[in-house]
Amino acid sequence: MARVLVAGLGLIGGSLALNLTSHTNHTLLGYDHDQKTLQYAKEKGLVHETYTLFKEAVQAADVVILSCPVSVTCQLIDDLNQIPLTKPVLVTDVSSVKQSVLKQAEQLTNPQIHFVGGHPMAGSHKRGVEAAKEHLFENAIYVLTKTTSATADDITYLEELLSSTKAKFIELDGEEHDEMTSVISHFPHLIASSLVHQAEKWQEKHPSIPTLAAGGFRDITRIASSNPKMWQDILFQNKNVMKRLLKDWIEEMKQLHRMLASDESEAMYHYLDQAKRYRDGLDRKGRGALMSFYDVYVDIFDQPGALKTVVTLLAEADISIKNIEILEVREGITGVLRLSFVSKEDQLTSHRLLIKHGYETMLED
Ligand SMILES: NC(=O)C1=CN([C@@H]2O[C@H](COP(=O)(O)OP(=O)(O)OC[C@H]3O[C@@H](n4cnc5c(N)ncnc54)[C@H](O)[C@@H]3O)[C@@H](O)[C@H]2O)C=CC1
Ligand SMILES: O=C(O)C(=O)Cc1ccc(O)cc1
Repeated sequence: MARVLVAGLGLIGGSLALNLTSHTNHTLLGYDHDQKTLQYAKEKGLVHETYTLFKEAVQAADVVILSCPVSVTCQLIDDLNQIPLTKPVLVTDVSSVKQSVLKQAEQLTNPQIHFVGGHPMAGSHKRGVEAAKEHLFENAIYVLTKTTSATADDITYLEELLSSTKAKFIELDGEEHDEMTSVISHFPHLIASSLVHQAEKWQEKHPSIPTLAAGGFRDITRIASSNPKMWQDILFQNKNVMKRLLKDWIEEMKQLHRMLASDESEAMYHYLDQAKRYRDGLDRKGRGALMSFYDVYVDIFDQPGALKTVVTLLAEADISIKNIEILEVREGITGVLRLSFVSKEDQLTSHRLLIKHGYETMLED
């Protein structure tokens, strides 16, 4: 059994620690600069031992999972070099950006340290240890990245160690990772925030904007509600790719402006149609960037118990719902519930069951 140190017991570190204490016999060690976080993690059983000094924590561990903000993780990797170690230690991280972390890891001269970059690609808008969830990474893509200090066995060992998370491991190099995550995660974050700013500006002229901000706007700006400190760090750590994407985006916006200004309605149709086709294709199974789900949309009335009835129906049929989202329910008006399942079979069975009970449903194929 290994002694696993989680350095940074927030949403991601806390979730990994909770998963490992719940499903394995490893001894979990926790380090954080926040005393209350350490205390909470110990009291709630996320970790078995807590440490207030990084050096002591690392010396007591076989495996170290660095789960702090990206810039802090880079600093901790640098600190690792000054820590005398008498046995090998496998170090990994969870950072949303990989190249800056790997650059730091490649400068490690401590021969006892084997470093494998990591990024579990699931999260939420919440932060802190209290938001930790044991099942956060179930079915999520978990990127692993080799460095010169790591062997193929280190990667296999790490995958086995983290297998209870039920994440899906893939290997990428740092550049591939940062470009892809910029396109599907970091850049959309910036755009979501900018759309929110635009709405706020227009609210000066139209105070009812928040009342009108329904389905589409809420869908596309959901991620703007995430932890701004974390995203500030991610955007700057991945600055070079972000600048490239921003430049391309500005050119594309200019192109759209031209289409409107010169009444190129046909060109605009093709732009929208091509986007629709690509977006529809993304939801085909196995192609989702983060997770693949099989969705069923159910029309429900906004009345007490409406959600419970649907959930109970499926629970009684032993069908596990992976995600539930209410897309739009306003007082007294029907609204749409999106239920996500991990298998096609669960999707079809749920669809049939709901129709049998009089619900209007739609399948996303
Ligand atoms: N939140 C998300 O959705 C995801 C985040 N990540 C990555 O996970 C990492 C952590 O993010 P979260 O868990 O969301 O953040 P968080 O804010 O919930 O947790 C960060 C933890 O690090 C601790 N910490 C901060 N500075 C420290 C320092 N100098 N020394 C010791 N401890 C320190 C904080 O007290 C906190 O407990 C980031 O690198 C982020 O890029 C990866 C996947 C998803
Ligand atoms: O909630 C969402 O849509 C996310 O995008 C969560 C997320 C945030 C940061 C990551 O590095 C990976 C996943």
